[in-house]
Amino acid sequence: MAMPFLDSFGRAVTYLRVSVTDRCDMRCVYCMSETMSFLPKADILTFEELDRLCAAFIRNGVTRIRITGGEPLVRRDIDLFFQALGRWLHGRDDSGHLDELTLTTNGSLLADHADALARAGVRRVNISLDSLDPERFRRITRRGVLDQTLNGIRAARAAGLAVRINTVAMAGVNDDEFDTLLAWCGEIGADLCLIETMPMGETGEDRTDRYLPLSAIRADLARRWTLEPLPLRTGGPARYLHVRETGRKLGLITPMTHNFCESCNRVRLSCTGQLYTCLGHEGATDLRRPVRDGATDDTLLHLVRQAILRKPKGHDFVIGRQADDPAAIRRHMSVTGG
Ligand SMILES: Nc1nc2c(ncn2[C@@H]2O[C@H](COP(=O)(O)OP(=O)(O)OP(=O)(O)O)[C@@H](O)[C@H]2O)c(=O)[nH]1
Ligand SMILES: C[S@@+](CC[C@H](N)C(=O)[O-])C[C@H]1O[C@@H](n2cnc3c(N)ncnc32)[C@H](O)[C@@H]1O
Ligand code: SF4
Ligand code: SF4
Repeated sequence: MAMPFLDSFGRAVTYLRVSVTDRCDMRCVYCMSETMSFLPKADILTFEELDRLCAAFIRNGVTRIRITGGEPLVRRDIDLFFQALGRWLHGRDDSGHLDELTLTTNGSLLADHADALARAGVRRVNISLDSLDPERFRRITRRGVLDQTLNGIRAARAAGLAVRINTVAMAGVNDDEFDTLLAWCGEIGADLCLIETMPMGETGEDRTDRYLPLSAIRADLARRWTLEPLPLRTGGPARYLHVRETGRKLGLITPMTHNFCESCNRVRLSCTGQLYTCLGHEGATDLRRPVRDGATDDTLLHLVRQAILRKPKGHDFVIGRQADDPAAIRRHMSVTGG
């Protein structure tokens, strides 16, 4: 294997998040606007192009890939892409390997894909679900059908996939449901991860009023549940607690704090081939042009290494910053997949 990717702060980049589409069958209030316009197909990297870029990362020390979007499962032939990436899972190739291939999904189409994902080597999946109330679920996602996501979750469990439920915590929207969600996750054998809203892109909703610091939620939950801190680190932003009553994990993602930037191990590839080295910054390096112009692997690698050397130390998200503020992140979460 070639030299691993290192940034200028000495952080090794071993984790790649790949957004395979900007499209989605939902329009969650914190993520997209109701009238979101999507990219023309010609702008989107083909699976062959994505596969080539992923291979370059894997041959240089990336050992974990998370597929995301938009909604990754709305992209046609996505099962074949997982199958192709699955060849890198441990022990299957000497020039590099993946320890983990996984995805984040809204679950609506998961019932049709869970078996194929498991066959490709996926072992766990993060599924977004912000409410167990069908009406509320529809309001938050603006068009989602709760039963479809619940079917997807059941199918994932039946296919042997470990499930983590992602719930964005929103004041006045779902803050009365965390106990219910925690108990339900215990029943279905899933972990739960609560996420603070991040200010990214215009969604037509004011996130300032909805922002809920998780420190307060944790203190409240601790009155009814026995929460024990776990040393587990996935290299991701979640900090985990063991819930003694259910035997499952509760993750807390507090992106507005900087407490995981110093150990950040990740970069993001968008579906148009833009390499974002930090979720909280606009800067990106275009890899699509060189790929389409027939760049050699060495040229691509040089571009990636230069981009990673410019990886910022951390984000400067500020909740309440207006979208027209020059310092605001105008990119929607669906562009980089979170
Ligand atoms: N600020 C920040 N938020 C992130 C980062 N990575 C993921 N998130 C957020 O974490 C939430 C959950 O993302 P997931 O796609 O489930 O991935 P994850 O929590 O990184 O999962 P693991 O791979 O298990 O660590 C989403 O809201 C993401 O936007 C990051 O590097 N920085
Ligand atoms: C952008 S979605 C893409 C994958 C898939 N469509 C899904 O919803 O799981 C990835 C994760 O980002 C989270 N997310 C989206 N917008 C967010 C925001 N503004 N703040 C915090 N998390 C957000 C979603 O809840 C989801 O768990
Ligand atoms: S969070 Fe996921 S499901 Fe919701 S709109 Fe964004 S990409 Fe779609
Ligand atoms: S905000 Fe940037 S530096 Fe911090 S963890 Fe996320 S990607 Fe890494």
